[in-house]
Amino acid sequence: MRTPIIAGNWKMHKTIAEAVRFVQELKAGSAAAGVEQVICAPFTALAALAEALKGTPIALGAQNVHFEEQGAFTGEISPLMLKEIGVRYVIIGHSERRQYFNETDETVNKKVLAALKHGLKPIVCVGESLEQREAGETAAVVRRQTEAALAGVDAAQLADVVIAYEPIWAIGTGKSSTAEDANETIAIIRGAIAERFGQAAAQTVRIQYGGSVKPENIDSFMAQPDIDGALVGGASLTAESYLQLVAGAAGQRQS
Ligand SMILES: O=C[C@H](O)COP(=O)(O)O
Repeated sequence: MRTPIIAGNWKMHKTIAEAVRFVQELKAGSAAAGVEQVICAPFTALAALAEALKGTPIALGAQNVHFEEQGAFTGEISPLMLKEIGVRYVIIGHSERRQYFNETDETVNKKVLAALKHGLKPIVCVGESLEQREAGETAAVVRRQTEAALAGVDAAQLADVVIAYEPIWAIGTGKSSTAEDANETIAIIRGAIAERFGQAAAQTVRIQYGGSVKPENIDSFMAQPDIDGALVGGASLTAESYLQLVAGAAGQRQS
């Protein structure tokens, strides 16, 4: 059975002080068992969070990484730098990075390979735009993005990869996909992984849904057979809501 994974993506939110306060509030709440938990914070808050999260079940994640170890890449952060801080996960290819920062299937793949090489677990984002969805291209888009992201990844490395299916039209809009639709697309992604790595390996890969997930709807997504957790933006920003998401994910899996 795949362990569900709830990852908060704070995007460009929270100063260091705010990030540390979040963890203090989190510690006052109770953490649910049986769910892997991650918080992907801005680069500036990572070092302080590495310290603050000690003794909690939450793993630290970043939101981007460069594919080179070092060099003349002004403004970029390398996998070695993230590892040194204690980062374990890194979001790669989020649609906001594809849309606003020229991230391509090719750079996503380079970043995935670099992350795995340095012991970071990539959370690889795939998902279609509204235009692509309305043109009936959802399956082709997510298959292409998945295959491209995983080019050159070997079977052993696949165990460290998490995929996040995020339909772009559902991000931050309050319009989530229906759980059934999300499950159907995630099954297509799993099928693409199976074609490349075999059915057994594909069944072990965790695939999250992301896009307007909240404490009120997490149950419906977690009840789907192919959905293994969520990548959550807005609703991960308060400790109360984050804890509710984790508890929701745990409740469904325990029932
Ligand atoms: O990475 C998270 C996703 O972009 C979803 O964001 P959201 O939960 O605010 O819709």
